[in-house]
Amino acid sequence: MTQPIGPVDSSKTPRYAGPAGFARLPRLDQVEHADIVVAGVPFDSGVSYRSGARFGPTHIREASRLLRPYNPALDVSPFEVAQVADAGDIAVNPFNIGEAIDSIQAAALELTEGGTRLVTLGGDHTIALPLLRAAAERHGPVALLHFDAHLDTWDTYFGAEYTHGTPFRRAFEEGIIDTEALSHVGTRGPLYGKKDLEDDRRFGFGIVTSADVYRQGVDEVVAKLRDRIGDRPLYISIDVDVMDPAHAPGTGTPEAGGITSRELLEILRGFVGLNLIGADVVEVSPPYDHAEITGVAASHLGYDLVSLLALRHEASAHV
Ligand SMILES: N=C(N)NCCCC(=O)O
Ligand SMILES: [Zn+2]
Ligand SMILES: [Zn+2]
Repeated sequence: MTQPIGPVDSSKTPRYAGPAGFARLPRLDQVEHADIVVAGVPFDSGVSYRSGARFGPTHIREASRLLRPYNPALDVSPFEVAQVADAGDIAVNPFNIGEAIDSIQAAALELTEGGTRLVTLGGDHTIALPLLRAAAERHGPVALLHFDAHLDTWDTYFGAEYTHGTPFRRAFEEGIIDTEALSHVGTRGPLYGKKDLEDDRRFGFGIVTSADVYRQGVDEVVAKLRDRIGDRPLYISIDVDVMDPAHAPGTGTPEAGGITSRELLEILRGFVGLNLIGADVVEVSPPYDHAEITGVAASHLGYDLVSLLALRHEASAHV
């Protein structure tokens, strides 16, 4: 096998020079085959409050210039053990949500042909629905780990079914998620009523609240989640508003009392060995960011997700 093409060497070309692919990785059209791709979905027509997440992918890529090739927390050089590439943006219709959802699903299917794993940078949370549809087409109903301040299992907004507050209810109705293994992590903040939680439970979701992470700690939370997921194909969806606004100010529907970026990264790192098949990082809204705080956090989340997928790829290549 030929050596993977790695990122631009930041000791030769300053990291602030040249175009920003995710982690300065090659573009998909520069490699023969990719084991893992990172793609952006600049779409925010599904938001209920502040907009701007359409600028998320570009912002996360910019903030990712400082990433380095070795991940000590997971003891892996992800870009050496797997060919990772930036597939660019899936450019979708901002004026027709239905069409946008169909385009995202089609693009995700195309990108994951031949077993390639996809990490998507949003974009608002609406995009999780077509990404889950594509994942289910490949793997059947998937286990879902959903990091978010919000449940995102509401029914409609202004009568609209496809919004950033409703993707996981639609996913439940469509039978594309495995109701034995659904968890929200980091949930907090006011709801519309108790019924929100009753509906959510009926769909099969378990909840690890932001307060649970604080009271029980990362290790206990990881153990519980691992137990629930087992070896099912797993999709991870991370809404950056799962972090406290102090750690992720650049987002559209912020809620006080969130987890830290350290807790979030440490929980993710606890998932080594699980059958992760795809992931997204959504709801980064650069106009509300400060000093790239949210962009940096999101770029590290993307990096650790790619690292988990790379470890998985390495393990499967040696069986
Ligand atoms: N998915 C995110 N970020 N937010 C959903 C909030 C829905 C609401 O406005 O109640
Ligand atoms: Zn949210
Ligand atoms: Zn969300």
